[in-house]
Amino acid sequence: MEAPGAGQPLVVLKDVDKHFGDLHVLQDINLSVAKGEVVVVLGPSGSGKSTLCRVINRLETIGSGSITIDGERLPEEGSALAHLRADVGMVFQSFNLFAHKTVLENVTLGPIKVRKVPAAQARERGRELLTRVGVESQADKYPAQLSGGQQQRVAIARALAMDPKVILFDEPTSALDPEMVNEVLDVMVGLAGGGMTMIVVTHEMGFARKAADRVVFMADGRIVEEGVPESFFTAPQSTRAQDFLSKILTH
Ligand SMILES: Nc1ncnc2c1ncn2[C@@H]1O[C@H](COP(=O)(O)OP(=O)(O)OP(=O)(O)O)[C@@H](O)[C@H]1O
Repeated sequence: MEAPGAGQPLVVLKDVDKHFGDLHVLQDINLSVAKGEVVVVLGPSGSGKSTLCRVINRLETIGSGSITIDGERLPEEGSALAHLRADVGMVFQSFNLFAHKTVLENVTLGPIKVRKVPAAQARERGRELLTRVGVESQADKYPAQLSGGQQQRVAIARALAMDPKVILFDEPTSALDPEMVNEVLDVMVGLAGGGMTMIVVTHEMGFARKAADRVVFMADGRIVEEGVPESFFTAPQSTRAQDFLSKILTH
């Protein structure tokens, strides 16, 4: 299904640079993600993939360059930042649910506080989203009572509840037991098929092949190569990508 405005640039990074002390963690990043596009970011450990997600959500500042979301430049701080951040959902490796809130409260808190949605309406929508990700029966439990796969699906419902323009996923299945990985990936494949704009850092090559419109390969803080999954996986152009794929695709 094509979302309205599909194909228009939504997340645009121009000449983005960032250092952590002496470490040049992002170098000359130029990336434009279109509405409805699913971009999978691959690369060796330490190549800057998480940092890329974190600067898009302003969890980290950039040194130079610019980042725009739907044409709006990311503000430094204040209510404008809270507003813009609400448009950029984030799903973390470690779920990051509110431990002392129920599952339903986790999903309704943002819409009520940030989007000013009336509580009853937020709860109704929250239950719909929990149904969509298959955890509606857990609505009144606390996160610690759920499996990792269930918690991550709640985290996805929580992100969706804000009606974000884009969702960033930072290794969403890396902390899960193997048998729970697919239940989360299935939800993500469904979102991708439904037209959600997604930037996904993952080591799940099956997901990349199945759901990505484009693969972006990073090494040493740079985008070294990008392309459609079929060509990236079968005929990577750079030696860095060839090395990376030969290491991970041999088993
Ligand atoms: N807050 C920080 N302060 C200092 N260095 C950091 C910080 N966050 C990340 N780094 C360093 O920046 C580099 C890139 O880290 P990043 O987490 O973005 O890589 P990554 O590609 O996501 O790696 P992984 O696949 O292992 O998660 C690493 O060398 C990391 O140690």
